[in-house]
Amino acid sequence: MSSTPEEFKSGFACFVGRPNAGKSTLTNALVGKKIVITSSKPQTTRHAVRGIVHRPDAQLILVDTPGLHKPRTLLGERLNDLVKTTWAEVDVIAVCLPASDKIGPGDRFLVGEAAKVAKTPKVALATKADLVEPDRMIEHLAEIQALGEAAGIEWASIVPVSATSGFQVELVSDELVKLLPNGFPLYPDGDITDEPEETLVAELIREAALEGVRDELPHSIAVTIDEMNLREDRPADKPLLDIYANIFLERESQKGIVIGHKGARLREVGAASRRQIEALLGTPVYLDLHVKIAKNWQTDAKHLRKLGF
Ligand SMILES: Nc1nc2c(ncn2[C@@H]2O[C@H](COP(=O)(O)OP(=O)(O)OP(=O)(O)O)[C@@H](O)[C@H]2O)c(=O)[nH]1
Repeated sequence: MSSTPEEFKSGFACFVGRPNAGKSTLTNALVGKKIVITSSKPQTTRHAVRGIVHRPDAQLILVDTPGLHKPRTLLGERLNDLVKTTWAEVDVIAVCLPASDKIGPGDRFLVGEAAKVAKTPKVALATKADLVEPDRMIEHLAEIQALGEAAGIEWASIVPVSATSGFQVELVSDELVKLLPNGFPLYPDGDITDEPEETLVAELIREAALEGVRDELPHSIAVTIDEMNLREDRPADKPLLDIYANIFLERESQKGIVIGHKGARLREVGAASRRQIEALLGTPVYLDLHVKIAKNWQTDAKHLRKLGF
């Protein structure tokens, strides 16, 4: 039986935070499945992926945005625009401030920008709580309170959370849901994201390709999917999904890093991403990966369009 809007809440929340604050990991923890790539290299989230949390009393739609930062490229400018558009559209903004790091100028800038979206309620999340002792957490919570006051924000709540240990993940869900309007569910039961499967698959490949590469490479990697089809000559109980994908780099000189000696690294990337894709989609996968060059794609409007930005 579907609930009436009086007893059901539904709406959008977005995580705001400087790069590496733990936004993607928390989105995955709340949704209960890996739908957003995470990486120890900052600035890896490029899409406003929505994760959908289904609860008996609410549907919480999470929008994961890239970290706001000083733009250096056309891609950087587009990412910042995307962030601000998202903030203006959601019902609640959750600012992620990792307890493991001191609050810095980056956080102050970001909270100042969030304060400009005056009408939207804001929650502060002290992320990565597992990395600090209680004394440090108490200090961090006081700093968050002061940070809000300085920016003219009254936090609806301040919640310590660890996405990796699960500590207070439910409480974060409760606090966000409290701030949603009453309404019918916006997505069918069971849907966990409205990103097309192809985008999720491309992101998983990009994540695998990012593992262990040199610092300058992450921003240079883009992944596109040429084809994604169930193989036709297979019996229904033994499906196989064929995926043909491209890893785009900016320069010829980067190819060796991604491909490795005699293709060893590329094979690792293929095996790792195939496992992740199979876990996500629940179907055995044949993955064909090609490495290509799109010269200086981050600063070239035509390439950006072609790569989906
Ligand atoms: N110990 C610990 N590590 C965490 C936690 N949450 C995230 N991390 C790690 O912190 C790093 C960054 O996490 P992400 O979730 O990718 O951060 P993000 O804010 O989405 O980063 P961008 O995409 O750069 O904006 C990863 O290595 C995570 O594994 C946590 O609760 N505890």
